[in-house]
Amino acid sequence: MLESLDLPGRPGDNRVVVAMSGGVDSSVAAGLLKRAGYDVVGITLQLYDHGAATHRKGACCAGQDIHDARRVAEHLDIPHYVLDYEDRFREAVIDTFAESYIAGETPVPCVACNQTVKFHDLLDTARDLGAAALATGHYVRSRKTGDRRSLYRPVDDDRDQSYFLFATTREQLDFLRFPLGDMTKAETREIARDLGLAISDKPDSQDICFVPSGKYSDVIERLKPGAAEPGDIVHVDGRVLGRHDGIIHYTIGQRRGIGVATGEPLYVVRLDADHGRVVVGPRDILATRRLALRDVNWIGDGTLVDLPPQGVEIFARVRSTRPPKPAILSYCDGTVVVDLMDSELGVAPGQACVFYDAPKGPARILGGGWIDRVATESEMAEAGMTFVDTAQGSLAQSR
Ligand SMILES: Nc1ncnc2c1ncn2[C@@H]1O[C@H](COP(=O)(O)OP(=O)(O)OP(=O)(O)O)[C@@H](O)[C@H]1O
Repeated sequence: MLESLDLPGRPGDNRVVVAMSGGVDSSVAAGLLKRAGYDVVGITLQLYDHGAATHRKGACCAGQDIHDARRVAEHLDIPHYVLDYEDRFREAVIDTFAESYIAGETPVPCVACNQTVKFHDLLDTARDLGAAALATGHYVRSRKTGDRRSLYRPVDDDRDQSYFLFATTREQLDFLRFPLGDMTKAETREIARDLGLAISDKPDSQDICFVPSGKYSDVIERLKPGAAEPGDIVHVDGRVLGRHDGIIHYTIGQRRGIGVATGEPLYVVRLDADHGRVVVGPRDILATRRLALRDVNWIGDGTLVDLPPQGVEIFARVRSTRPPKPAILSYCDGTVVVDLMDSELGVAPGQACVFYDAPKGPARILGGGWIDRVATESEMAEAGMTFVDTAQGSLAQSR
């Protein structure tokens, strides 16, 4: 069941640190590796305290997870350490999330957490402990191609976490292992029962761990009091339709709860943080065709600079819940642009755009970047198909 970790020597010669959240997935990852004979060490990061994050007294779910991880480690008879990463997590993940929301973006904090906390700090700790690899319970696969490892979507499409791992570097990939990539969640739970783990029926974790209620704006208001400033709700045609109590209460593509009544169905099409405005319009205004990305990570063959000037065909995923869709990726004068073959509705700056080499199945992840600016079909038509509003506006004109 467990894919070879592809480490030199016998399993017992290799120490593998497992990032243990206290959930089913990472507990099973630890159990499988222990059963295969590896020298397994479990580490749980204390990332946040629900009491502190939400100002609710005595609601420390993180404490329960740590307790669960400890019990699993005891049951598996492996050493287990709990490391306090609260300050690091607050600064690198929660604060950045709040600031991004206040700037009118729709951030993806799980990517930042993987990059800064799990695959950076924890990975360094694993190396310090003499480990040959760091394993997690993410549903994603990595395979060796040549002398490097590449990242692929997992067997279980419903659990695919590749979108959140696009920023993983080649060096990190070489050290990481994902023992669950070849399994379905149902199989994982079955193994958990087989291993006798007390958490085998524990419910799946929340969407974003530090937003237990799912209400992002509540967390942001508590972290950054006064961040929610009232402003105008403006139609794309310029009409002021009403007032809102802070752009953090809105997301691009939102239809319900906008708070203005007109004859036509209206959607949030832009969050203008500079002027404190929520811009609304009809659904077709949301159709996005071109994206400019920042902080792009490329883990396909070659380098970004080597891409042909006319670009390459990829499959782009513009939101974690959307499937990869055909697109052209091009690189010119330091700017990475993705042209979607078919428009996508409601693409939001701050989300990730992740590149795949196939639309489904065990596709390889070629990299991805953060969506910096978007151009809708109507904006492109108005601008004569040029992407005029980017930092490098000349890019589109020169294509
Ligand atoms: N607090 C933590 N300490 C150590 N590792 C963690 C922690 N939280 C998450 N991880 C690691 O990151 C992986 C993905 O985290 P995510 O929050 O997506 O959990 P998940 O898919 O629900 O997995 P699990 O069932 O293990 O909680 C986990 O499987 C685990 O290896």
